[in-house]
Amino acid sequence: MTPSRHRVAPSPAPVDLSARTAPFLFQGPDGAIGATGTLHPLPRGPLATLPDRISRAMEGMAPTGLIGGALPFDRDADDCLWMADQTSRTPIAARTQPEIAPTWTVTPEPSAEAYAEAVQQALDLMKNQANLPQPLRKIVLARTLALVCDQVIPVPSVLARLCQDASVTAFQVALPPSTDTGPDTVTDTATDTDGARLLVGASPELLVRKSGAQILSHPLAGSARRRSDAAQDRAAAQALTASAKDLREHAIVVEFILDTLAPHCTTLTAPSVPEITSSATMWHLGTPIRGELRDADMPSVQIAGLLHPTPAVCGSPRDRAAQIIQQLEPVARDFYAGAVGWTAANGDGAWYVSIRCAEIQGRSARLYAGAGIVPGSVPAQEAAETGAKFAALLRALGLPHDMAIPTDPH
Ligand SMILES: C=C(O[C@H]1C=CC=C(C(=O)O)[C@@H]1O)C(=O)O
Repeated sequence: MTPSRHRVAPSPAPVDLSARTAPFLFQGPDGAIGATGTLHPLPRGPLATLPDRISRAMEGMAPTGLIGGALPFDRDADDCLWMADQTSRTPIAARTQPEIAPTWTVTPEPSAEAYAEAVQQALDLMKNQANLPQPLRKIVLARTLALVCDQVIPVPSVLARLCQDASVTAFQVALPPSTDTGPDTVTDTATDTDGARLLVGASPELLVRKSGAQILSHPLAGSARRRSDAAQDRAAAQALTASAKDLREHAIVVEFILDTLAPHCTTLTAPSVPEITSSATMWHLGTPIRGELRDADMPSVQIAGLLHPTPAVCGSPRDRAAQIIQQLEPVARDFYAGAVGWTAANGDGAWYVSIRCAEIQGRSARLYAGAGIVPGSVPAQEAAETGAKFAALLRALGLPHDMAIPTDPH
């Protein structure tokens, strides 16, 4: 992560965004929530300035208002938050994909093989540093798929398809224009009038939900691909609950969240053994962590900022893991593996880990998927796991859900 820059930009002017670029929309187990009415982008800044910017924004906020948006992976990079004076609970409309079958080019960046090599490098680093006073225990490494379509990507249909899985929270957040669009970002101004850059996804992972003084975090770590055959699917879940490697990978996240929340809570509890949870495409180990806040007025986005990024997406110790991620991953994470969510005028709200997502602009999409690496991880298996984690987005885009899973050489 870069050295901190404590700056707060002047308040930008209100904007009138079209329905296609709704600044933020969420739909999942918490219901549907989005913003309507007059919208203001919040002054952007790094996490260090978030409490100050949020308390200033909330001073002038309508009781019906909502703050929502995205925090980037890098704690020192600028976030992207919006404030609206009205909250919408309208569910995301069911839509179907247009009849015409689009043509796609799909480029893995890095390739699955190069990703597996990076996993091996991460394992070597952990081995070499095993005797340090604070050894590296976990590094979450991600890879991406760069997609270009011959038509503008129909984001409303993609989002509607993501909503079909009721166990995840489908989301869309409008992002600021990219500073590094790169040669493979293709927009089509003839048909895509706003050329908006959107983060679209379906997160299975609750970073924090706050209601009054009560908070719940539900970290996930430890994964297995769902199978179409019922017996194989059950076996995959059973193997996951018994996997020592996955249980260790999971425990590091729970420990971090308990340590981070403890100073802010009067009570904090978590079961000692994780539960098995699932989305339509993946099994995960998950632990519900419940707490009661000392300061019931702390806004939910601020709690998200305390926790983010957990070792479910970064590693342990956090700053060293983040540095290694920057060295080993060829593509910047930007808003992948950050947090997306909303905070109401009374501070309540819900923030999700921004995984199982893509950045979409015009005819281009970049999909991201990562996996937690701990001693005992097998590089080829981690490449396969990340391949499986692309499934939800690939399916929503109308592509074969398993196209990014490398074929087993054995
Ligand atoms: C980093 C991702 O998943 C995290 C969440 C659940 C399980 C994970 C795992 O088993 O590695 C990851 O920690 C991702 O989907 O990109």
